[in-house]
Amino acid sequence: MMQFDRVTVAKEGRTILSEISLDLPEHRIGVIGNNGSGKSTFLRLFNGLERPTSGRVRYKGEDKTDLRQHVGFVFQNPDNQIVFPMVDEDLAFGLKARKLSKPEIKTRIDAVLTELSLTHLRERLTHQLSGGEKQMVALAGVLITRPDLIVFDEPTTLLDLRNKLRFMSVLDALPHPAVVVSHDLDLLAGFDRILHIEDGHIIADGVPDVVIPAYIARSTC
Ligand SMILES: Nc1ncnc2c1ncn2[C@@H]1O[C@H](COP(=O)(O)OP(=O)(O)OP(=O)(O)O)[C@@H](O)[C@H]1O
Repeated sequence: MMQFDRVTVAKEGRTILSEISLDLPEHRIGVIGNNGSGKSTFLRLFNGLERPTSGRVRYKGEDKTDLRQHVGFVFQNPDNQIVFPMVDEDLAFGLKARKLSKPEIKTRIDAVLTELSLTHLRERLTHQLSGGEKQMVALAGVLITRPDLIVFDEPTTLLDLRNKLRFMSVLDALPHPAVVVSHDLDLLAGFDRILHIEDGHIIADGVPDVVIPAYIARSTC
């Protein structure tokens, strides 16, 4: 679905990602690597939050200027994503921007809250939600826009074990292709493909059973 063709990102004279070339058709792709290796920068390229300094990011074979319409981004901290005081207002926001009618917005809110078993949160104040509830509302806010692909930046970092397990089962059931940056290797164990980034280069690319043990060995030696 997404292709990277010799993508380089440089900032302030420093190369952050270097000549990345990838074809990414898999359903579940994990991205691992040390702090500062370039994972979040890589992820932001998927929905146009970041632009290549050189090279091309193509979606379904095309250069798109509206990647945000196709790719949903779930941030590590849901407080960066939830902006309105009430849950239903927050969910409506992205749809109003897309000029959907009021009845269509209501139908979509009902559907996404039901899908994620969150109907009890509909009229709650967002700032009063727990971290786990906020993360699920942030995911609802992305799903409601009906993206083709969803990217997640360290989605379980702020979750306790119960909420992490819940998030994992929700992710498992999502029909969307997903790319997940995470330091939580358990989360990525059942994925189709893992990319290991180091110093802005993909240094390993393969199935979890091969790439994750090699990453652990490299980190512990
Ligand atoms: N705007 C910027 N200007 C200069 N350097 C930047 C900028 N944004 C990111 N960097 C640097 O690029 C490198 C990669 O950052 P990035 O956030 O992509 O890493 P990461 O692998 O996601 O790290 P972490 O696991 O700690 O979240 C870091 O060294 C960071 O300091």
